[in-house]
Amino acid sequence: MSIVKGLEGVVAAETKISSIVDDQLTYVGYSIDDLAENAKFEEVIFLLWNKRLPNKEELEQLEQDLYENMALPQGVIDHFKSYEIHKVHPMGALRTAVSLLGLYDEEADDMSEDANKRKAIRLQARVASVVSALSRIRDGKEVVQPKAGLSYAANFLYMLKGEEPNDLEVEAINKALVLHADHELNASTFTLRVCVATLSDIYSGITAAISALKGPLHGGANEAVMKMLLEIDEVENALPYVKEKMANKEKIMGMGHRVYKTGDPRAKHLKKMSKEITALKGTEKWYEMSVKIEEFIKKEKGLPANVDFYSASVYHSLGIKHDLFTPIFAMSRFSGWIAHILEQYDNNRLIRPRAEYVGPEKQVYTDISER
Ligand SMILES: CC(=O)SCCNC(=O)CCNC(=O)[C@H](O)C(C)(C)COP(=O)(O)OP(=O)(O)OC[C@H]1O[C@@H](n2cnc3c(N)ncnc32)[C@H](O)[C@@H]1OP(=O)(O)O
Ligand SMILES: O=C([O-])CC(=O)C(=O)O
Repeated sequence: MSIVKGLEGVVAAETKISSIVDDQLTYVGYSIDDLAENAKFEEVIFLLWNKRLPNKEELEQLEQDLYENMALPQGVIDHFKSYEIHKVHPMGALRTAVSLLGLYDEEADDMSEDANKRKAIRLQARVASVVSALSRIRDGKEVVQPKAGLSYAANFLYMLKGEEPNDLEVEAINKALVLHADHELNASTFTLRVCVATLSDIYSGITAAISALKGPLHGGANEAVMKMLLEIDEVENALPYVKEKMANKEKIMGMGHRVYKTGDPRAKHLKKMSKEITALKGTEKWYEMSVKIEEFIKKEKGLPANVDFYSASVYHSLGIKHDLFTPIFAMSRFSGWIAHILEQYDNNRLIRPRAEYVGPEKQVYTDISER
């Protein structure tokens, strides 16, 4: 048996959802650049789930369905109030909340296509409410109900902050949601496919995926980037800081990627947004620091900035708490995860690779009194 460590380069599934070729990302054949500039996140959800863009009526119907399904079961709100939520990481709270939502869903184990489509809407709608509710509850604030007529991005910010966001704030979150929606067979999507290929349910799959996204080598990197920027604090400290990290063989968060070698096509959109929003909010130093780090690491190690790098300064400048950065990534990625679950069910085979045993052999059992 030959082992490919980290499964690098191994092709383990066929997909019609997204593709990375020559460092270009497409969703169902549409360039991420086109979508980031023009699309509403709701259009991307429809695209990933139906493999075509919606017409006006279909989009309005999806928006209405999402809005109508945003309210959380009271049991989930009560659950958030039942433990010291301010002491746990929101990704842990989100992971448990999704599992709990499954217990409130009478169709959780109904594997029919129609039931799965209804659950898809419920999950996508409710993740925005879960992230905003857990944030408000830990801050001792009332949970805010969604508002009719607001887009998904605007409603998330409205439920999070309790006031309607301005156009630039909505544009920033909408763009981030579009850019994070899907990414071929990344670690969390692979985890989810392994899970649902046993014919386990959609809630189990998403719970598994959240668990994988949480780690700092994957979705958790956006929060780690902000932690690094805060440690650096001033633009002139950026290069001495990263030089020291590299001398200690430590990784620079938000840099590098398993698949992209020349650049992550999503990063430039977030970089542009970071420049714009930090200028507007008077937080330019986070953008300037990020540019210095990006240029240095590219020159020294040839590593590109990934999607998590500039999202940090964007979210920070929107006044979002740093431990909500990865839950926001998850909120967007729900759309891609759900598409992958439905695709896996459509053409399923159990995923079960092999491992090469390298431990001791021919051991002889001895009685416990002799050990
Ligand atoms: C949404 C996402 O999940 S995007 C990725 C988010 N993760 C991060 O930003 C964390 C930082 N980046 C990394 O840890 C890596 O680049 C990963 C996990 C993204 C990809 O990892 P892999 O493809 O397994 O690359 P691996 O970790 O083996 O690194 C290969 C080489 O590049 C170096 N390298 C990779 N990333 C970095 C980095 N961020 N900083 C410094 N060096 C790095 C490694 O030290 C290694 O160098 P060596 O060959 O001299 O030992
Ligand atoms: O594809 C990957 O390995 C990680 C990534 O960028 C993502 O999930 O968006």
